[in-house]
Amino acid sequence: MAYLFMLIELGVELALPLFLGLMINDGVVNQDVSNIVMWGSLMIGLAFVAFVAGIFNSFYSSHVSFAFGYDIRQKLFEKIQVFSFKNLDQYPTSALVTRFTNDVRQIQNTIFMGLRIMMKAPLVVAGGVTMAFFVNARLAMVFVVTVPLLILFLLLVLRLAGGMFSNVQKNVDRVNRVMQENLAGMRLIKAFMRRDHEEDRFIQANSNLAVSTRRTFRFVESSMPVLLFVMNMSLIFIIWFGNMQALAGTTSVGEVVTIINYALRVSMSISMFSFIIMALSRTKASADRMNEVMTLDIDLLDSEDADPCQAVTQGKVEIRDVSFQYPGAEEPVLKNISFTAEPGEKIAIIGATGSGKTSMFQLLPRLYDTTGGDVLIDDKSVTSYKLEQLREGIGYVPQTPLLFTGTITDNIAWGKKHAVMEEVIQAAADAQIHETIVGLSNGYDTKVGQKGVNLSGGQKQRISIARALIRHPKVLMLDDSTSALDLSTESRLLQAVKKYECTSLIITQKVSTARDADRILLMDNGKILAAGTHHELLRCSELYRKIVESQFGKEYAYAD
Ligand SMILES: Nc1ncnc2c1ncn2[C@@H]1O[C@H](COP(=O)(O)OP(=O)(O)OP(=O)(O)O)[C@@H](O)[C@H]1O
Repeated sequence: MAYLFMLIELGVELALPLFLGLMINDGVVNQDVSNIVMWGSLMIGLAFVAFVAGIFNSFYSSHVSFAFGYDIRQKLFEKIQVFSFKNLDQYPTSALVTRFTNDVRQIQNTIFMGLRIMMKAPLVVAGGVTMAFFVNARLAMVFVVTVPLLILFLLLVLRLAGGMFSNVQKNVDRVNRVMQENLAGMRLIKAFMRRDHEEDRFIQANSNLAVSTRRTFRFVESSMPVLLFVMNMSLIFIIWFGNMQALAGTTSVGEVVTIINYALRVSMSISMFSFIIMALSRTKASADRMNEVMTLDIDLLDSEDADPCQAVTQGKVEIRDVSFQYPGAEEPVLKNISFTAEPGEKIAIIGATGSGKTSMFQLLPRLYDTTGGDVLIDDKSVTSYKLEQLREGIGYVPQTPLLFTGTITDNIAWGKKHAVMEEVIQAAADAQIHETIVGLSNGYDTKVGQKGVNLSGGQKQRISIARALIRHPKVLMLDDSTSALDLSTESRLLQAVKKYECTSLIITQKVSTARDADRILLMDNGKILAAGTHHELLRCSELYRKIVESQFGKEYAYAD
């Protein structure tokens, strides 16, 4: 519809100079007022039709562009949802946010302008030149030289400007990144009094953006005088030779005025090209960035022979000779590690920071795939499960508890589709947070601020645990998730977890947490150095004894 109305506008625009010529030849030259009134009224009527068509064109163009923006945002969101961790590592959050906001808006605007002006401009040029030839071929010859010359020149500008605009978008990314890190880390910045430092960082990113934008716009704008010069020269040519032809009686004044009119319209459309180039180059940069995400290979998908009916039923976990190296990293973070956790067993994993504990955890729900060996759940490789089935059976509580905006109930129920209130309360009670929640003025309906700002670290940890428990997982993985809890709360929580009949894998730095586990794995530098009960490790592992000593003192380590 937008296109149709644009064609009506175009038709009027191309017809008007023709009628103007006729009015001059028949009406003005012959001083025939009724003829002037007739052509004049026709032209006013047509102008009104074009005006109405323009309004409808705007209406449909904006409808198309907004619908396109909606679709593309939706598609982008769906694509990011299936991103693997490796895919996510490739794109900083700020780069994805810029794609959702700036890039979509840029494409959206161009689609609007495309349907409104851009597609019309080349048609005005082609139509105007054709009509001019139709009216007076000799005078119209000037277009044969100027139009191809200008188009070649504009294509060159478009090519050069494309690279400059991608640079501008990259700088927008940088500004967004600094701003995002700042907003997220505002408390830390204040606590460390790093305002000046952060301001400098922002000024740097912001000025880079300003400089690159200014340079790019200047470059594109500098094409404008060239365009105007060439177009004005052709106008002078038409007036000069038109005048000579009119004096010689080989052409009429009306024809000369018609050709001048077409030349003006063609030159106006061509001068609009510099604006079009600017929009197209920017949009090309945005569209390329969007395509980059849309066509990105998802490297972690259901394997072809995954059994859709296979679910995690027992919770047996086996890590078999597993090695793992992060994509792009130089060294493996896990080196040939093996262990088995029988269903219902409680395994604690203890070790220095950076020893690979979290990395090992991420292999179970297939957040990453191993680079060697195999991870098995219920004696079947994790790759033989459908991702959804596999993750359904696992309750993973990450190291940093992440809560979403919404109520406490929303956050706990988030762990299980269609969870009812009784389940939410039960999970909260087992995670030892129920009492705290009912003590809040709005209880379970208390709103959780962004990322849980209105809750303490320990409260957030327990809500995250409740969110995992509500799934009744067969394998529960706690990644240092009880670090902020006092000893008695932590012990009650771990006691309550026992009734869930799941295999628990608990990463911890605290011997008090690990002590009661059926087995403790001691990790160091990507390897399992020793495995056994607390007492066994005290006897046979020098490193474990040192850890115990550092937390409970020498006497305890040796007396035990
Ligand atoms: N996404 C990543 N890309 C590249 N290297 C990573 C990535 N995540 C972690 N690493 C590296 O892997 C190593 C192990 O990290 P991991 O988080 O598994 O250790 P951890 O034992 O859980 O430590 P902590 O107790 O501090 O959480 C570290 O050297 C870390 O720098």
